[in-house]
Amino acid sequence: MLTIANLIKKFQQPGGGELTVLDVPQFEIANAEQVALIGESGGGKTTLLHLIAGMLSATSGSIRVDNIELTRLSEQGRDRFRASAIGYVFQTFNLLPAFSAIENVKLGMTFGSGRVDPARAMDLLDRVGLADRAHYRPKQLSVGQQQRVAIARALAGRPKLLLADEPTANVDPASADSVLDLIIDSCRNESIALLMVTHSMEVAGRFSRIERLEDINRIPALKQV
Ligand SMILES: Nc1ncnc2c1ncn2[C@@H]1O[C@H](COP(=O)(O)OP(=O)(O)OP(=O)(O)O)[C@@H](O)[C@H]1O
Repeated sequence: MLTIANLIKKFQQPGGGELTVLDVPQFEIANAEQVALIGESGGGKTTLLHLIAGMLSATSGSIRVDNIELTRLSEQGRDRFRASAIGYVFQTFNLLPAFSAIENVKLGMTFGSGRVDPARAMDLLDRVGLADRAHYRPKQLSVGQQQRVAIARALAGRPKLLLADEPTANVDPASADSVLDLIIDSCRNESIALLMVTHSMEVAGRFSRIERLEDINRIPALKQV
């Protein structure tokens, strides 16, 4: 499902020069596999997720998702690929404030196939326990509820791979468990591969495969040059 080889990511530094953040010789995720990614702050976990989602371009190397070589695509091509194959759950949810819960979920569909399926949108909201909040705007929902809408939106386009960047970091502990269950169970039921960044060993403990970025990245967080 995901195959990374000899991936290098450098950033231009604000003060000039370049910073090499990632040098990943090899990293793979199988179809429907669930992986927790842990590692030191500033190590490059979010950068790796952004590269896999095609939100950033690699400096060199190969990233294949679902047999598509992302590094050969233009920015527009990567946007189209992301819409069709990737779901992304952010730490800060990224819901559109002017749209209701159901409209936010439908947006997840327009990004993908372009076809809106209102019945599936409502079914997804029902699955995340928010059918009765379909017409509420994000600010009228609790933080845990907002994250559940964001999960429904990420699943709306029927992705092959769900990327989740600390999805429970801003959610209270009681909601965190239900948010986590929802992501893990939804991916299992729909055979979606899952890569979740977390700082919590409790969250990572829910996964049968845990990867430390330090073990796959040759550039240590504190020595990025
Ligand atoms: N657009 C950018 N331009 C320059 N440097 C960047 C950019 N984005 C990230 N970096 C640098 O890349 C490194 C990795 O950042 P990243 O956000 O991927 O780390 P992380 O492992 O997700 O950290 P955390 O666990 O604290 O969220 C940091 O040193 C950061 O300053």
